[in-house]
Amino acid sequence: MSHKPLNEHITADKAKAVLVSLVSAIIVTLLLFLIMLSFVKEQEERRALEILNNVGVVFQDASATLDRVNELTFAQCSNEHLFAMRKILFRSRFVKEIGFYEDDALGCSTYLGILDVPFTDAAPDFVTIQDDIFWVNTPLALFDEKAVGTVVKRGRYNAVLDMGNVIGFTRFLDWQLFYNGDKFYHMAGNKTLLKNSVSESELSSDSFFSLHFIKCHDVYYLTCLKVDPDMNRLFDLHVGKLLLLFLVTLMTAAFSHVLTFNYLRHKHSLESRIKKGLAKSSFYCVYQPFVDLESGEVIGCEVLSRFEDELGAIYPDEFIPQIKALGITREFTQDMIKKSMLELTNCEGIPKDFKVSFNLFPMDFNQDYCLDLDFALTLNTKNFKLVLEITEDEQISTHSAIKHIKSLKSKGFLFAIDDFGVGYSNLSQLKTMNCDFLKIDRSFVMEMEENSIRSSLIPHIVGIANGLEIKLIAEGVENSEQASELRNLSVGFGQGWLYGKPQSVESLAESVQQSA
Ligand SMILES: Nc1nc2c(ncn2[C@@H]2O[C@H](COP(=O)(O)O[C@H]3[C@@H](O)[C@H](n4cnc5c(=O)[nH]c(N)nc54)O[C@@H]3COP(=O)(O)O)[C@@H](O)[C@H]2O)c(=O)[nH]1
Repeated sequence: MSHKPLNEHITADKAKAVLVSLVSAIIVTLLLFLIMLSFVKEQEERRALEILNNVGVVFQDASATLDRVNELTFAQCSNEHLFAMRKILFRSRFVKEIGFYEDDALGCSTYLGILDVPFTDAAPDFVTIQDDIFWVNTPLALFDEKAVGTVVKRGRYNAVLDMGNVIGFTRFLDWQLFYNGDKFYHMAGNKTLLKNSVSESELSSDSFFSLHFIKCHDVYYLTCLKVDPDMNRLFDLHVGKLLLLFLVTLMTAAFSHVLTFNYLRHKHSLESRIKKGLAKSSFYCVYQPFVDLESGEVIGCEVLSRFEDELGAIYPDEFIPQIKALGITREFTQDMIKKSMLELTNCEGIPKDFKVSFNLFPMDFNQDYCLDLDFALTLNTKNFKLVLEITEDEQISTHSAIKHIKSLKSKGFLFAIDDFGVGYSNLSQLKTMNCDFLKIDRSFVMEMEENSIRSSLIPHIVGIANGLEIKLIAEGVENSEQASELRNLSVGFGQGWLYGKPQSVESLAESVQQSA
């Protein structure tokens, strides 16, 4: 199985985090943009309705004023008539002047009085369905024709309307007021927004994504407003929100990047890989043979665990401390024993009575309840000698540890003290434990050729073991010189690279056959 090196994984995690942060920033920006768009649109529509409402108020006032003057019974211009017209004008808010027509020509007005020469109107701009006649932006006699205004004629009277002041919003003329009669007629605002006509679809279409729209007055329903918002105005109005949006986008990107990267790092962390590995069977067993030093025959093996997942291998020196830290030692041990028992019993080349040695955690003996290994006895269809190895540790000399060891021994398990000589050992502990094997730590064997003080202790260890009738296994035997010296020292068994490295069950079976 080939695996990417760790730095490649970190680079891949970084790339994934960048991708996720980009995608989340885009999604959040889009969402916020849509919310902002609907808010801006609602604001723009409110503004349009406000303009239309103001226009409606002017129309209502002009209509009431024109109705009132048309109720007057004067047939000609006279001071009395003008006085009555001025009285009505006084009551109006938005009509600036009222004029009276004699024989289709303006004969008098509230401002100009009785005209010497009656004034004939130019052709009107349009006539409404109520027969009101409109002149839009027509030169006003009131101001010596230097100003323009909207004039509406009903019956024999006309009224000059104050539209501009009421409509307001003169700084940005990004709207156009029009009368949508038999055709489209411009009334106020920006004349260039609508060209020549307004189609039905234009009147009814209202896309969520467009800020260009047409709204018509509720009552004066043919009076409509087309809005093409000025982008500078919108920018001025919403620059704060845009900055906020930009900031939120940046924060989303940064936040999701950190979250994703940390998540991926955690996912690939030792802790998470080991936790998952136990459930996903990333742990597997290898077997290191041990031999009878006299005959060279492979008489047993030590079960050692290995780990490999899609990210690569983790070595026991790393995962064993992590398993302890995670408090999953019992589950781990049971899992390894189950796996190895199944493999070994199912492998034809592994003989009956084979010694199979498992590594246990001393801390698992220091509990109120005993480690349950009964399943190993059930799986032991080949009558293997099951050896439980415990490293020398303070924890195995406690009352409960000794009780559990006794209980397991009574069920037929054998015990070995692992790494003997380097840990917490004393003779009374050896006696109390009543162990079956002592495994001399490999540091003693390795120093044999140098005749170090440590290696000179081996004969003493042999003496102790003989005295207690405990069998000895020397660990870390790497060459034949070490093997023959250990033989001379009457050490019974040996384990080490000289006889085989930790290997698969198939190659262990081969080693067994070859050594027999
Ligand atoms: N509780 C459990 N502990 C376990 C389990 N599997 C492993 N371990 C413990 O992890 C430590 C490291 O083990 P590992 O890397 O597997 O190393 C073992 C051998 O490969 C190594 N060895 C054996 N012969 C030689 C040799 O000739 N030279 C040399 N340099 N190294 C050699 O020694 C390790 C076995 O040691 P020990 O268990 O003390 O006999 C180690 O402490 C394992 O115990 C597990 O499933 N459960």
